[in-house]
Amino acid sequence: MQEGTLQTTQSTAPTATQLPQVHEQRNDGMPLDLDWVMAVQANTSAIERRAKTLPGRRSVKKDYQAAWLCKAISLIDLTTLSGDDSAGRVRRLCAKARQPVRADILEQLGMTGLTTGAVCVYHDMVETAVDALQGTNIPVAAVSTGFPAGLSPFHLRIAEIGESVNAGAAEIDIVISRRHVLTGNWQALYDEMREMRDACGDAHVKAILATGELGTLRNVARASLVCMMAGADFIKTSTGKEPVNATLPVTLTMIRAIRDYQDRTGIKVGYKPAGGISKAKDALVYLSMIKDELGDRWLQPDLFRFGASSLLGDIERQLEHHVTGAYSASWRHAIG
Ligand SMILES: O=C[C@H](O)COP(=O)(O)O
Repeated sequence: MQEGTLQTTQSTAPTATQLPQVHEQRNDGMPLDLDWVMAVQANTSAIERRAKTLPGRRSVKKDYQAAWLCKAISLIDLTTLSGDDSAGRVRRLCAKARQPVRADILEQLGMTGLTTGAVCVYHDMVETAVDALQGTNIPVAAVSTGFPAGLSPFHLRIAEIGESVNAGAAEIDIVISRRHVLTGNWQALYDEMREMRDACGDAHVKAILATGELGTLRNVARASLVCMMAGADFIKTSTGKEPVNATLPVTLTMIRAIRDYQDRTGIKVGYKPAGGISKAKDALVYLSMIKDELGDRWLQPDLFRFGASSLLGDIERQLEHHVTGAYSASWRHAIG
């Protein structure tokens, strides 16, 4: 293997049962430290320059690529968030989460027990998804708090979290009030996040920053930090509904905030890029960036997820090509 490639510890794809089952201490947060927040800067041109070099820096081939693509699958929050979602579509999505790749392809890869990291749906679909995933360890994530704009009355946003937890959601993806970031009202953002985290109870909370609506990378960095101080288990880029969703510069900014938070507190917070990640090759760039900036520990589902509705289809297509040498039409890899 050439130097500078993504490496696995094995020459073939690791099986899901070989993945370490580790559980990090949960992020309980800390008091809002405004001095720290205001000291945070983001050098936009340096971040953008570095982000531009990332796609060409590393490449993985053959078995290594297949192993990394299987890893990517295990990190997907397989998502449907459409106005026309139905119980049937959600059941099909859950069947795909249980068996993300055709059995004969997995057999040829020597891979067993592979599932997606979670299934992510609107509140109304939580019970259907929980039912369809019975007998697995695949958690159901619910988008919440007036997703995607987050502008419904605050007490209703908090109540929505409780409803989804009661319906069986183990993970709650909340949306923050962008205006608190845009007006620099860090105390309001902290208080809102804290209350939402408390409403989640034992369910883990992902804070969606909607970075495409935050104006600057400095705002992204500060909002990331404030949400972590308020107890976010994950910080997530986007709802998938903003005009600009997950990007590499935003990812660099957010994962460096995660690294700083760990340096200062010893606590690891997860990262979820979401929206517009639909190609296997893009997923590999994200994984390589996480490996470089945060290290291998973050390449586990308790600390990293892709929020994606169609990425799995392209990965399955690449894996089929790896095994058979032929590309199939993308319509053969429908998700929901
Ligand atoms: O959180 C997940 C996103 O809504 C999915 O976005 P996508 O449909 O662009 O993959």
